[in-house]
Amino acid sequence: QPLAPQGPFDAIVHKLSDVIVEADEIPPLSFTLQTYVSTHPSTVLLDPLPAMTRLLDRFASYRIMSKLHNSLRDWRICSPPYLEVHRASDLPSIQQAVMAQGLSFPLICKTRVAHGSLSHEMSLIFSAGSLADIHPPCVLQSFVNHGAVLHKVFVVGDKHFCVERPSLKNFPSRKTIFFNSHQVSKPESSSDLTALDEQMPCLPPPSSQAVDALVRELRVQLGMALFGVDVIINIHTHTLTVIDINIFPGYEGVPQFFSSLLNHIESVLDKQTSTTSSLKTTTGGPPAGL
Ligand SMILES: Nc1ncnc2c1ncn2[C@@H]1O[C@H](COP(=O)(O)OP(=O)(O)OP(=O)(O)O)[C@@H](O)[C@H]1O
Ligand SMILES: O=P(O)(O)O[C@H]1[C@H](OP(=O)(O)O)[C@@H](OP(=O)(O)O)[C@@H](O)[C@@H](O)[C@@H]1OP(=O)(O)O
Ligand SMILES: [Mg+2]
Repeated sequence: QPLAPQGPFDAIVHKLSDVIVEADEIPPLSFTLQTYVSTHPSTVLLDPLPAMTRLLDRFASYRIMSKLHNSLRDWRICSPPYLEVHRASDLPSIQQAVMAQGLSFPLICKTRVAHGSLSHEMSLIFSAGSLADIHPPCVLQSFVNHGAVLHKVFVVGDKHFCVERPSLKNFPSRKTIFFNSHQVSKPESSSDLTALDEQMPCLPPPSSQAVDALVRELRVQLGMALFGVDVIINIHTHTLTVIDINIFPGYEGVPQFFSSLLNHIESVLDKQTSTTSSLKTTTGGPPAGL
């Protein structure tokens, strides 16, 4: 359906990540939406398409993650070392690149495309010889032992919420493990890949001030307000480690999600109204007759 006859819209909240990744329409829905917003500049798009589209590519989002340790140095926040593998090449070249990048085994192999059904197929690789199992384009990220607890930080505007989820446990060296991330870190996930033995000490949750600082920084870096950050705590160093960023996640386990979303929409629209009226004051408003 064309958008214009359905409007006017003050704001459009969208979750187009899957649609963009799996687009087979001409013109794609994202194009229709962007065209509408360009011709209706007072309509607010949550979140902006260019910012969101950038995060569909793990090469782009992991570069943003890798800069966090600089901007958030005071909080000892980091992300695991990783390597971008752009195309299939011979095993020795991949092994050499892994060594040169200083990556340590095991490595998690994730598809370059960050969203959509195929993007959750991953593998855990334990040795240089098993690098033959990867399917580029992909990222290879060092596995960080974290006691099998994932902290999902869900951001809605200027609020955020932390939810604990199961996560991959530490494995002794073995053959490559192929898994789907949704088997592992959904609220209902129950898997041998996450079941810890009882001697594993519990780690404290991430410091709330550090998470506040992380979210503040990412809002600016991403230019987005509806996103999720996946965080683990390194079992040896207790460092808060960012492993993934998600566009408009499911917010499962966040009871205040809907009211927070409404507050966010209201505050964006208030800002929009005050910008428009101050523009009218400074420019004297539209010329008479228009
Ligand atoms: N570097 C890492 N070290 C340790 N565990 C990791 C690492 N990266 C990912 N994992 C584990 O793998 C799971 C899936 O990783 P990731 O969040 O990147 O996948 P995803 O498909 O993008 O998932 P989602 O979209 O639900 O966030 C994590 O929840 C965590 O259990
Ligand atoms: O909502 P969708 O079905 O699109 O799935 C998204 C899923 O939300 P859900 O909770 O609603 O399943 C998110 O999980 P949480 O971080 O919130 O746990 C996260 O996995 C996204 O990456 C998924 O988007 P996809 O990568 O598949 O495009
Ligand atoms: Mg993700």
